[in-house]
Parts: sequence; C-alpha cells; structure tokens
Amino acid sequence: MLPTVYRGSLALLTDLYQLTMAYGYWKRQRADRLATFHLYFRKLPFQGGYAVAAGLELAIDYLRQFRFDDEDLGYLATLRGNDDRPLFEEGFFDYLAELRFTGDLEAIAEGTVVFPNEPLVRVTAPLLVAQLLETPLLNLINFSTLIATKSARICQAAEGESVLEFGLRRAQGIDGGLTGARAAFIGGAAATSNVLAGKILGIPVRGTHAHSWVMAYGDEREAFADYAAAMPNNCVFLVDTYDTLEGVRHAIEAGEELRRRGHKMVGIRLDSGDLAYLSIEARRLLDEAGFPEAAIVGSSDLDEYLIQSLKQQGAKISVWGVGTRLATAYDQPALGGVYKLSAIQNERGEWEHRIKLSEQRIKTTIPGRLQVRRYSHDGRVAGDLMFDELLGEPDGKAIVDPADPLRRKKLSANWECETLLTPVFRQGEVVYQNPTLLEMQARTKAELARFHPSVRRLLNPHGYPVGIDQKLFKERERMIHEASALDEEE
Ligand SMILES: Nc1ncnc2c1ncn2[C@@H]1O[C@H](COP(=O)(O)OP(=O)(O)OP(=O)(O)O)[C@@H](O)[C@H]1O
Ligand SMILES: O=P(O)(O)OC[C@H]1O[C@H](OP(=O)(O)OP(=O)(O)O)[C@H](O)[C@@H]1O
Ligand SMILES: O=C(O)c1cccnc1
Repeated sequence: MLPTVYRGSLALLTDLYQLTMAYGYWKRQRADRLATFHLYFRKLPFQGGYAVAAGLELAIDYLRQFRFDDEDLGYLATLRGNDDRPLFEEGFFDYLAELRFTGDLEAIAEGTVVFPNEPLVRVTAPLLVAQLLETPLLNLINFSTLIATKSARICQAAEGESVLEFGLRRAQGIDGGLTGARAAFIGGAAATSNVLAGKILGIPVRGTHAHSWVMAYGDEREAFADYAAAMPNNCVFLVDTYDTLEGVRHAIEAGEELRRRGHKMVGIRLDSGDLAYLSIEARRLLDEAGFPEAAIVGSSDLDEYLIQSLKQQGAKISVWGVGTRLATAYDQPALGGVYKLSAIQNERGEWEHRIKLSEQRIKTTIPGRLQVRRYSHDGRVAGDLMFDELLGEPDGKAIVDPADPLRRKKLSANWECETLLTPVFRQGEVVYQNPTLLEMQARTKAELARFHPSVRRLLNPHGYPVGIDQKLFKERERMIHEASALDEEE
C-alpha cells in the first residue's frame, strides 16, 4: 500500500531526535554496532483481554523503500543549531545517501492475537539504522494494531454477522481512512465504504444511500422508486428519513416493483431511533410482505457494546454499519506501543544485555533477544512464554510473570507450542511472503477461536498468562539489582 499512496521517499518520516542520535553514532563510530530492539505495548487497549497484531506489511513496504534521496538530504542540510551553524556536517549526508536497511527483522504475523510485553517486531541491525526506525515502525504498527483490535471486538459482538466499516468521513485524515479500512478488514469487517481502499487494497466495497437522496426528492416513495430504477442490483433503502415504519412500507413497495422487473431488494437500513424496536417491527413487516431474505442494516454510532446490547434486546439487525467508533478507536485513540533497545554488541563484537529501569515495575524492560512460544493443548491456547535467544533454549517448565515471580504457570512437556516471531528480513532481504488480507482476516478468526471465552469477553476479561522463562527471569533480576546498586553508589 505505501508505495502506491506515497510515491516519494519516507525516510524523513521520523522524529528529529532519531536523526540527531544517528548523527552522534556516526560521529562517535558507533553507527555500525549491531543492536536489538523490540516493539511491544504494555497495556491492552479498550480494557480488553487481547489485541490483534496488524501493520506488518506496511512496515515491510517502508523498509524496502527506505533510503534518503537528494531532496531529503537537501532539506537536512538546511537545518541549523542554536549557533545558526548546520546541524549535520556534509560527510553525514554521504553516509545517509548510501544507507539501507541491512538488518534482520522478525515479526508476529498480522491477524495473530497478541498480549502486553510480547515483541510484535524485533529488529537486529546496525545501531544507527535500527534507531532511526523507531518512529516509523511505531507509527505503522500502533495504529493498525489498535484498529484491528477494535474491529475484532466489534465483529465478536456481531457474532459472525457482517460488519461494514463506514468510518472514512470521521477517520484521522487520508491515511487514517486507508490504514483504518485495512486494519478493520484484518480484524473481521466484511467490507468498507472506502472506495480508494477497495481499489488499492482489494477490500470489498459496500454501501447503501444517504438521507440526502430521500431529501432531494422530498417524497420517499418516489425516491425509493427512482433509486431502484437507477440501481436495481444494489438496493438497500434508508428508511428513517421521515417515519421509519412508513419508510419500511415504502421500501417494500419498491422491492415489489424490483421483483416484478426480475431484481431483488437487498434490504433496508435503519440509522436512528430505537434500533431494537424498529428492527423487530421492520423484520415483521418485511417477512409478512414476503421479503424474509431482505437484510436489515443497522447504523448510528455503533460499537461493540451497543451491538451486544441490541442483540440482547432481540434486535433483528443482520448487517452492522460501523463508522466513527471503529475508524477512530473512539474510546481509546492510541495504542501505547514502544520500541526499546534490549541488547547491543560491544567493541569486541560480543553481545551485551541492556535494561531500562523504571519506578513503575511494568515499565522496566525485558533484556535480551526475545522469542515468543505459544503453548496449547486440546485445541486451546494455554500461555505465551518469552525467552532470550542469547541465553539459549528455555527449560520450558514455567511461564513466570516478570513483575511477580510468585505468579507462574506450569508448562507440560507434551503440550504443543508454536514460535510467534517469524523471519521477515535477513541481512536486508525480505524472506517473508505476505499473506493476503483475506488470509490475515481468517487468521484473526481462527486465532480468537482458540482462546477461552473468558479471555475474549468484552467486560473484565480474564488475564491470559504471558511471561518469561526462569533463566531470563534470573538474568533480569540480576541486572535490576546490579543497576540499582550502581544507582545507590552514585
Ligand atoms: N435499543 C437501543 N438500545 C441502546 N441504544 C440504542 C438503541 N437504539 C438506538 N440506540 C443508540 O442510541 C444512540 C442515539 O440514537 P438516536 O436515534 O436517538 O439518535 P441519532 O441516531 O443521532 O438520531 P438522529 O440521527 O435522528 O439524531 C445511538 O448511538 C444509537 O445507536
Ligand atoms: O454513525 P457511524 O458509526 O459513524 O456510521 C456512519 C454514519 O455516517 C452516516 O451518517 P452522517 O454522516 O449523515 O451523520 P449522522 O447520521 O450522525 O447525522 C451514516 O448514516 C451513519 O450514521
Ligand atoms: O453506505 C452507507 O450506508 C454509508 C457509508 C458511509 C457512511 N455511512 C453510511
């Protein structure tokens, strides 16, 4: 998607401080030391029990085309420090002109169910380039993962009925609309109203008509008849412009005329009023008139909670049009993903662990080069174990909560396990075949089905066990004590 939408270089799509650090590494001969960074989030969005990874294909596009062109370098040459001298010296631009992503990258496939602290992306690359990627990778993964998660929750509430993403008009700008449509589809939405997303991404496009169509005629009967005449093979009548149930009767008349002409009314849309009551009444009228197959599309500020409530009230809506609250992740507009250095080579080429302490225990990082194994038995997932490849194989006996060693989940040797981080780049070359969006969507659905309903429920979900292996736990504790002791000496 990225090369289609953004033709020019995106190397400057980063925070200035990434470039000032890059310059410093270059000046101080640290640029080419290999370092490992992990991209992960600390807290699940929407007070939910899971998240759905998304955005990897965009990150791959970004890394593939990553280079500074002459215009980028020309712009950087105009930047000045507080003494009015250039911020960067000329030689740095020669270095940047040749810079490519030459590193390794592993990632969790889009549509995989993920949890706090698990690396969604792991980068091992020369320090300078690995650092520059912090901002664009977070930009690309955070939003997509947030919207894919929101979409999965909404689709879960819809219990397998179609969800149409109608959010473009309220989305955060052009890219919010496009990336949002993509992520919503991965999370389970059946289609989008965004035609450009249809063209660029191949997502199915669907739509009804607006109130303005009826208002332009004034007379609802005439408006429906004309719509049916103009568009006989895609007729969903919006029935609530004036009197909703009267609108349903007018839709039935238009549907009968369509039928006489050998076509089929697809359905009606309700966009205001009591959607439970009106959909039940509309269903009765449609069934009595011989239109049991006509769909009832519901829309109007819907989200997962409203859909769940409407279902509990017995609403007869079979297609859910969801715009604003899906496309903008209304109740939580950002996922707090971070990108942290966890290991680096010293001047002798040996790997050293790195940790960042925090007074908030949850913010103390996990050192090493992490891999994630997901354990399952009898078709149900049991827990995720993170271990450090630099320390070798884990003993596989228990998952330990890094914040509380007393919280641990025992693992059994005969449980199945899968490795979540898959190779995507090897020495700068892509070694990963992107699945299709449809395959990503299927993965989300299949993955979620493997989790216990208590993890999936919208309200107060059960915490799924995610933690580190005992070897890594010990190493991390040792590093925390060492770093704290250093602090005290100072
Ligand atoms: N039975 C219901 N139970 C819970 N919430 C409902 C029910 N029916 C509708 N809603 C929700 O109530 C909110 C307000 O709906 P209402 O029709 O009053 O306003 P509206 O959609 O803005 O109408 P209008 O466009 O005419 O102003 C919407 O978010 C709608 O989805
Ligand atoms: O409600 P959403 O989930 O965002 O779904 C998209 C909304 O966009 C359209 O309304 P419109 O832009 O005319 O606004 P209105 O219905 O709020 O008046 C449509 O009729 C839906 O109500
Ligand atoms: O096609 C629709 O019904 C539609 C599209 C965008 C926003 N609201 C509704």
